[in-house]
Amino acid sequence: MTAGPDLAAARGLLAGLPPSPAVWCSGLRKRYGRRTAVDGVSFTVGRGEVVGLLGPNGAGKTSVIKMLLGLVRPDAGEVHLLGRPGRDPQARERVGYLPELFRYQPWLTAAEVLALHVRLSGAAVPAAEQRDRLGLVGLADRAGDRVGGFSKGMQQRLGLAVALVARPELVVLDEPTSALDPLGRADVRDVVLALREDGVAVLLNSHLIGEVERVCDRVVVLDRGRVAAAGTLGELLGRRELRLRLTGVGADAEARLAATGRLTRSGETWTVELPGAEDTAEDTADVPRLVADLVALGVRVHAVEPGRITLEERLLGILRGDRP
Ligand SMILES: Nc1ncnc2c1ncn2[C@@H]1O[C@H](COP(=O)(O)OP(=O)(O)OP(=O)(O)O)[C@@H](O)[C@H]1O
Repeated sequence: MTAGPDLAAARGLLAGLPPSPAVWCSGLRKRYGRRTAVDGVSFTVGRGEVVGLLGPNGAGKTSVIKMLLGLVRPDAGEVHLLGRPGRDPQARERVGYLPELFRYQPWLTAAEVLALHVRLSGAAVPAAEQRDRLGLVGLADRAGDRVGGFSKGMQQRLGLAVALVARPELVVLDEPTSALDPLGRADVRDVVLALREDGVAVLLNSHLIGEVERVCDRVVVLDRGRVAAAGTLGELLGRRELRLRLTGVGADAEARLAATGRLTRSGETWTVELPGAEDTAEDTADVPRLVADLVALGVRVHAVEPGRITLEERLLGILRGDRP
């Protein structure tokens, strides 16, 4: 049967719409006995967006992730993954998941674990691509080794390869770097950034806030089962500032500083609020230009330092209930 003209027109209209978010959840709620673990959580993760899920121990992060993935049944609320209702198994076909706690069959080799998950996913991923995934997580030379003999960090790397192997459109990483050394953490960072480049959405639960700050476009902060704050890093951290210690500032130099952004002064320290909350290459290029102009105007530049509160400071403020 062919689609009638109305249906075809409707499909055409739908095709023109932006794709539905990778994750959409609304009003998620979960109680364990008398304890409310998750209490009305709603947020979205856009396609190709990297979103960090932050919050103290017991805030409900893992419970939210498990509800998103259908591993825990919510008491209330709705989930859509990649445009399908979360309870539809097809919704999960294009989702990669690295759980917080996991163990693979110790008698299998790393390559066999990957092959098993490819079969479970139903995706057709050639052996060469599976080997590439092991290479991506730094396990190329351990493909034939049994995972029973793997260190914790190596198991976590394998878990990441498993999450990525079936060409997911959404990857959910629950504490992906808890067992990794600093080099391994940097590798995961590169993997996440490469995923974003390929348009894959990532939901990242991590206590390593510096890591979240480096890779995430947006952050959702959970506290006692609720969303305590959510927004882009720019929205959460506020405007960036530049603090300069200067002497010999004449009227021209002051005008040059004022042209860069809102200016305040305390003795020799001048603070300029930089326009645009996000870091961009253009922004950073502005600073050397400003310094060069000031020097040309006869100013002596003693110190230049960027100023913005860190995500860690902001997170502590949110959890203490400070106003932004
Ligand atoms: N299966 C369960 N049975 C009973 N209580 C549970 C269960 N799973 C989670 N909880 C409770 O729900 C709350 C949220 O736990 P959850 O694991 O989601 O927190 P989290 O933010 O991921 O914590 P962490 O950062 O420590 O991993 C906690 O009070 C926890 O004790």
